[in-house]
Amino acid sequence: MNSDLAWLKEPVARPDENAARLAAERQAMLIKPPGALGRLEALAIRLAAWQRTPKPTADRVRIVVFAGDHGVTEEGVSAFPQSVTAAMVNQFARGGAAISVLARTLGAELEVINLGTVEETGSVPGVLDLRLGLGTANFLRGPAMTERQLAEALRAGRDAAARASSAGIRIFIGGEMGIGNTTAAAALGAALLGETPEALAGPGAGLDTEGVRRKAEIIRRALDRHGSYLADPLEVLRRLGGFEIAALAGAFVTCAQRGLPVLVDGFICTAAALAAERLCPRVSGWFLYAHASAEPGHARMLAALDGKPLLDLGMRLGEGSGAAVALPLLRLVCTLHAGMATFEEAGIAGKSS
Ligand SMILES: Cc1cc2ncn([C@H]3O[C@H](COP(=O)(O)O)[C@@H](O)[C@H]3O)c2cc1C
Ligand SMILES: O=C(O)c1cccnc1
Repeated sequence: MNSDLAWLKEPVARPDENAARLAAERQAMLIKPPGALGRLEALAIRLAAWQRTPKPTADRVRIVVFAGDHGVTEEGVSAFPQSVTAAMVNQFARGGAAISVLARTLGAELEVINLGTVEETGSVPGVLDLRLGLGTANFLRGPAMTERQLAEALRAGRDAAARASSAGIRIFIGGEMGIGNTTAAAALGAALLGETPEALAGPGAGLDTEGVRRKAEIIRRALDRHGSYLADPLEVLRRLGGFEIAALAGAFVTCAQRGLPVLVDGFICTAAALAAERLCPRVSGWFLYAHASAEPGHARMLAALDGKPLLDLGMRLGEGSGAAVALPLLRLVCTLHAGMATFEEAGIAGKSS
């Protein structure tokens, strides 16, 4: 492995089992029938282990949206033109995008990083410009990224996660913007899972049935073209991924190495989570899956990660929006866990037997 990438092999943090035990003991003492809060109870215990405290919180949250364009859009794989990527980056900063509204409403920090749009966003205040090129290359013709671009995209993610961890952030949310990136994510998923392109390709931002069929065909040709190189997950990411997907994978690995829990968004973020797990086994022990995307291939990737989404709202937006929508649930998990009275405090008789 290239020495620039050695950090990918650093050890994954271990959750604090003692904090988990204390949180489980507290859950058993709260004034409710044991188990009556269902999955919320296990979530409180997991958050306790991750945050190394019997009373976890979900107050300080940072959403980092990575953006990049995709050369494969020239194959007609998206219902929208490539120029939408840069236009949306502007909107993230100006406050009009879904994720901007969600971040504002939730009091979450929003960081926007442009890793390579075809169109300029350099003058937009609030967007970190780290462009590695004018989008990736069309992966039907060659690798999407050079080795250097892959290393820099992974590192951009690593640095963003390290900044969040150093700033005392308690939960990390990754988001993405990149017209064509459901094609890249589906190709990644197919290559990493050994699934057919048809099982992973879906409408994305709005393809019709014929469009989905063509998208699967493009992915099939790409898998054939890159062939045996796809046995190596790093090569899968370099050949089929995107700048924003690689950055997400890098961020997720770093979060796990630093002990910062990740609330994973939909289809594209889950593809990045799967790539992260293949690059650095066991990082997924730090991931929670926010929602079941309407993109049909999502379920297969979740199954491979043994992930059970918190919500199922038919969302298919990306940007980190599904994770943001799930955040209030985690906040309620924490406030219930910390704020409810125990049987002893309330003077209520506990379970008889
Ligand atoms: C206006 C608009 C805003 C978006 N925000 C996220 N996406 C989402 O759609 C894109 C992926 O879909 P596909 O692979 O089909 O192009 C990504 O940018 C994703 O974040 C958007 C898409 C559009 C059109
Ligand atoms: O679930 C997602 O992340 C998604 C689905 C469709 C389009 N963009 C994003």
